[in-house]
Amino acid sequence: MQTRHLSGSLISRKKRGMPEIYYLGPEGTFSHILARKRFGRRANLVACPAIEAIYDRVRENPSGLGLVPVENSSGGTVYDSVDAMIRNAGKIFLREELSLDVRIALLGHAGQEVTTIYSHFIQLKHHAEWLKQRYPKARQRAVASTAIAAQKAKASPHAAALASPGAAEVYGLDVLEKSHAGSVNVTHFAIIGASPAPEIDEVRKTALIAALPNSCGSLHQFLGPFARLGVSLTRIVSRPVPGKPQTYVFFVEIEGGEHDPAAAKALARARKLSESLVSLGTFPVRGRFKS
Ligand SMILES: O=C(O)C(=O)C[C@]1(C(=O)O)C=C[C@@H](O)C=C1
Repeated sequence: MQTRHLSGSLISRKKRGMPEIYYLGPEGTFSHILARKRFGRRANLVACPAIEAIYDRVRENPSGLGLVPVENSSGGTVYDSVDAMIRNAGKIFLREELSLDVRIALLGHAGQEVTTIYSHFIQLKHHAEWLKQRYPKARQRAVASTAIAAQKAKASPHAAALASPGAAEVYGLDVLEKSHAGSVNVTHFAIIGASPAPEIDEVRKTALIAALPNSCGSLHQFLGPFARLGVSLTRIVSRPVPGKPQTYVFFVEIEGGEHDPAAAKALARARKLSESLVSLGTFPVRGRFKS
């Protein structure tokens, strides 16, 4: 007992000097799996209860980094993340893009009928057709993460969770079956920090938050300089401005660095057409990991 306590405190003392890496917890989420793969098992990983909390922690602790999901190949945009980027524009920067092949299983209680299936909404969406075929009568419930889904499934004998197969061991569940939902299931994540990524000589993107005037053709005009200067857009997400009906702000990603000659020219012209244009920085596009 004493040894375990001692080594435990030694580990935490050692970790105290390491930057904190915030991720969507609890243990066993895909965010947790990716954080361990990217930063190593010994990294100082800190679970957060919601995506918003990851942004808060990074703002409060500028030496820390956050890992946030941005988009899933079938579930689409993770709006909690994009909205937090918009709210924190100028204070939070994107430092890296990563992606994860998401491997899912249905976890539950072997031999029991499944009447409720929990998961993160992204995975319920990805598995919509499969669930309709395999569990047409089960109720579907969206929760904050796939690991919370596993906890919910643990609490009820007729509940199950779409989660990582590894979460079965963490939460004491059985793997009822592996998902055969078919199509590719990839989630793109961003590493965020309180300062921009250092200059790098790699494949890069730049992220922007653009508020445009509420007038005819403003988006069309904003996109013009990028098209004319050959700067490719890789993502554009439109979000309503809270409290201002039918007014939108855009999360935009372009290929290349913001100081590359063509991008810099396009940005200068697009800025003149915007109410505000804030850069979330230039960041490298890093490898695809397997869960
Ligand atoms: O719930 C999890 O396991 C997460 O890490 C979050 C999240 C997401 O928000 O997109 C990440 C990857 C999976 O696609 C499902 C959910």
